[in-house]
Amino acid sequence: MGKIILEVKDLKTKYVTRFHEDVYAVDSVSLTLEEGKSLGIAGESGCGKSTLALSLMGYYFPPLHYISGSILIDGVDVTSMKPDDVRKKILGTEISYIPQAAMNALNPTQKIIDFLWDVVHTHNKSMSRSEVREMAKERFQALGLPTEVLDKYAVELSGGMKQRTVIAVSTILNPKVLIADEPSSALDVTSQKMVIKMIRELMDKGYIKSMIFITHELPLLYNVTDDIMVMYAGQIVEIGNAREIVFYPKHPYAKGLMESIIVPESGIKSKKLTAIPGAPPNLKHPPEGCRFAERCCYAKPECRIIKPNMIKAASGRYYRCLMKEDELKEAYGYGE
Ligand SMILES: Nc1ncnc2c1ncn2[C@@H]1O[C@H](COP(=O)(O)OP(=O)(O)OP(=O)(O)O)[C@@H](O)[C@H]1O
Repeated sequence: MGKIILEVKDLKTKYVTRFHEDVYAVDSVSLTLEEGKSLGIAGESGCGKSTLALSLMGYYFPPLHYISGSILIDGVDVTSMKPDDVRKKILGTEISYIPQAAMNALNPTQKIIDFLWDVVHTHNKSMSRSEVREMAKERFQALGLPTEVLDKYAVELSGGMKQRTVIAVSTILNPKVLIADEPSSALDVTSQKMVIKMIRELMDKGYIKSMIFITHELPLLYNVTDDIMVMYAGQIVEIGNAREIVFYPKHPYAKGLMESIIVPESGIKSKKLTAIPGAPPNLKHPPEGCRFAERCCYAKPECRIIKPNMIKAASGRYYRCLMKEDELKEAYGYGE
């Protein structure tokens, strides 16, 4: 086992709306990320993927609130830090977040080099402008980005180039964890491939030590990440090896999700595509028992009453369901 870079235990966070209602967007999330490993987060819209990303950075500003649990980044618990300390000491160096549509957030009046200067200067006041430029040039060259981009404004760049630039700038301080939230979804296929290639290079060249990749596009996760975590209504319902989860999911929701996609691999292409009927529960009032029970075709009466815990499967992955592995095997026709 490699060195653990990120360790999350029983994390619970919520939004408090302006009508003072609580939305339990992240509930009892536990995970570990080792050096050199990547984890993909999948799940339908509103299941809490982006909220989990924000929560992991320890960046708690209303309406997002920390409830309980721990987040250790290389041994340091960020949940006990003040937001200002998180900004100065953690963001960029320990953990970097590339939010959805990050490329559109670039300030149009700033040249890329000025944006880069701001990022570096926040953490290292002793570096001169020419040193930062040199550092940026080296990094851009290593990642196959033209160095002329440094003196351009964001509006002068194509969508794909803007996104790759944002990623290069956000990782300039070699964060231990990179969280990329739908980094390629707004791009054309060629630009998507270049973004993914660049993220892989960041890992391979050691500029980042680990990565969390959030996307709706499961086939992409399967090709990019070592492990996959499937979220449903604020909770992890299955986490483990990417290949095992894509081809032999255990949790009924993970199974439904995998059956609704095409995995480009022989023998799977001809699979019938299905959709999961119904909608996720309201996170202001999560159901008493299993959160997926309402939509689960395998649900029994007790599923609506008993909260399922995470079960460790024989293969080492975890799933949250009252069904034992032999029951799942019988129901699905596959399994250990
Ligand atoms: N600012 C907010 N205030 C209150 N509730 C919020 C807020 N932002 C998100 N939520 C709620 O938190 C839950 C999780 O949302 P989140 O955006 O994390 O989901 P997601 O899986 O990232 O969705 P998507 O794939 O569409 O980005 C949803 O029920 C959402 O409505």
